[in-house]
Formats: sequence, structure tokens, C-alpha cells
Amino acid sequence: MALVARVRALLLPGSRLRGATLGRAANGGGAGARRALSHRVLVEADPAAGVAVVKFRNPPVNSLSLEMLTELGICLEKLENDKTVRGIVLTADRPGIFSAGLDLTEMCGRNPAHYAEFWKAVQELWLRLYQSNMALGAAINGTCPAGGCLLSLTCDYRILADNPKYTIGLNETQLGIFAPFWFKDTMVNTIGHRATERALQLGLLFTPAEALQVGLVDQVVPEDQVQSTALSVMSQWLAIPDHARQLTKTMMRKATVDQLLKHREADIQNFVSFISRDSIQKVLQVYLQKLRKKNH
Ligand SMILES: CCCCCCCCCCC/C=C/C(=O)SCCNC(=O)CCNC(=O)[C@H](O)C(C)(C)COP(=O)(O)OP(=O)(O)OC[C@H]1O[C@@H](n2cnc3c(N)ncnc32)[C@H](O)[C@@H]1OP(=O)(O)O
Repeated sequence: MALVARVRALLLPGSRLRGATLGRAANGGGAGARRALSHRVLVEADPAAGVAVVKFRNPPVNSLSLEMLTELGICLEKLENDKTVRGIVLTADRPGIFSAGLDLTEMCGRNPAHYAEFWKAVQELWLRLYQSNMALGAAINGTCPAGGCLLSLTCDYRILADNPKYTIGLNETQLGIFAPFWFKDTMVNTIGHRATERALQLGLLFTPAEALQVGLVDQVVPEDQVQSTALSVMSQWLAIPDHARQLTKTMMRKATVDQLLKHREADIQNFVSFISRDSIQKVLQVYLQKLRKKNH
């Protein structure tokens, strides 16, 4: 289903996204701050600063399900069309888990049409974020594996909470799957080829100190200062004239974006045939069961 159709489905009577509002904040935020609510994404906009904080709230682990991807896409599209917003900070509504990455239940026991729809939504969100004209910051206030790490890598800078429990990285190989070429390219563009090769083959999840050392994040700060630091760094990015910053960003990212645009359909087909393999289904099911067993 295309984004428009998925949005329609989410807006059907009964959907909690229906009637989402952008009103004056009940609390928090500066003068004139606005707060928009959808089911899984909370937006706190500060028009005076030109910044919106987009908070993930998809319990229990902020996984990127099809619905979460769609809501995030809608929310970003709205912000892109809002002339008062020049920068966005992505964060988790509750500290602990920034995002557990792609929702594994979307990749297990479904049919090929579902896998294709899901992968298309992952591509769309990546394209929207990676090509965004806005300045994007990640205030990483929790653990950040795989697809969660990818989200943060689409941003222009990353601030990570100084908590050794919070790890970040593309750990796909540890699950028995692997990061597709555009995940890899996004990481190469951030930390370079050799560090990416090592990180991806070993499926490394970096502690804050390691992430800082390898350049996966730009700053590690005390947990209660992640958002305020991300906002203060944002003011440096917004001090640059938009057109100059945007042209530079496009120049840096265009080749990577073009690769996916050129191979988009093939990438979907490759994903569908890979994820549909019995052997891959089995490893994903075992991994999910292990996660679930912990709690039962
Ligand atoms: C030629 C081929 C071309 C293309 C090939 C492409 C190949 C495929 C590419 C796919 C790329 C994949 C990207 C991903 O993002 S995969 C997801 C990776 N994520 C993880 O490994 C994280 C897994 N989760 C955890 O480690 C922990 O849950 C976490 C540390 C995040 C939190 O721990 P905590 O103890 O707080 O919480 P629980 O583990 O108890 O989890 C609570 C419940 O949430 C469920 N859960 C967790 N993570 C996920 C997830 N990613 N998706 C769905 N559900 C998840 C977990 O099972 C618990 O459920 P129950 O409440 O039912 O027990």
C-alpha cells in the first residue's frame, strides 16, 4: 500500500490518529510552544526557535512497525510543510529505549505482499529523513539497535545519553540477517569504510564511549541533558543560512540516495525473497522467541 493509502487506513473511523490536533501546549515548551498528538508519535513544536521535538511512543520498545513508520512519515511530512519549522530533534518519549529497530513481527510469518509493503515503508521513511531539507538531530535517550540506529544515522548529528546500558549499532548479523546496502552506505558516510565493515560483520553494538570514539555519535552527555544538548546544538545548525546548509547536505548525500532510488524495486524484491526463505524465517522466529521467553 502506498503512503497515501496507508494514511487513509490510519484515518478511518476508530483510528486514534484521526482528529490529531496541533494546539497550544498544556505544559512545557517555550512561549507559543505547540504540541501535536498522534497515537505513536508526539510532536512538541517551538515556532519561536523554529524547532520541533518528535518523540517516539510506541510501547513497549518503540519498534518500527508499519503503523509506526506510517505515522512518523505523516508527522515528518506535516513538519516539512510547516514554514515555522527548520529543525527537528528525534527522541524517545520515555528514556530507556530510543527504538528497538524494525518490528520483527512485520518480518515473521507474513506473506510476500506484506513484506513488500513493509519494506517500501522502511525505504520511504529513510528517503524522507535522509533527504530532509531540515536540520535533523537525534537525542538518543535509550538503547538503539539496528533500525533504531539507522534512524539516528539519517540525522545531521547524534547526542547519546551516557549510560553503559544504552548501546547503538547495526547488529543485524547477530540475528542471522544482514544490513542492506543503503543501511551500510548510511553508516559508511558516518564512520568510514573500515569501521563500518568491522561493525557490520560483527554486528557490533557500541557502548556510549565506544560510539563516541568511532564517530557513531557526536557527543555523549549525562542522561538528563540529552534533549537540552540536542536543542542547543540545533541552534548552531540553524545559525547557518538554510539554502547553504541544504545545498551542502544534498551534495554530501545525493550519491547514496540515488543508489536506492535507482534500485528501489529490486531492493524490495530482494528483501522479499530473502526474508521469505525458510531458513531466515526460522532464525527470526528463534530470536523473537528468545526475546519473549525472557518475560514469561
Ligand atoms: C539480497 C538481500 C537484500 C536485502 C536483505 C535485507 C535483509 C533484512 C534486513 C533487515 C534489517 C533489520 C533491521 C532491524 O531493525 S531488525 C530488529 C533488530 N532489533 C533488535 O535486535 C533488538 C531486539 N530487542 C532487544 O534487544 C530488547 O527488546 C531491547 C534491548 C530493545 C529492550 O529490552 P527490554 O528487556 O526492555 O524489553 P524486552 O526485550 O523484554 O522486549 C519487550 C517486548 O518487546 C518485544 N520486542 C523487542 N524488540 C522487538 C522488535 N525489534 N520487534 C518486535 N518486538 C520486539 C519483545 O519480544 C518483548 O515482547 P513480549 O512483551 O511479548 O515478551
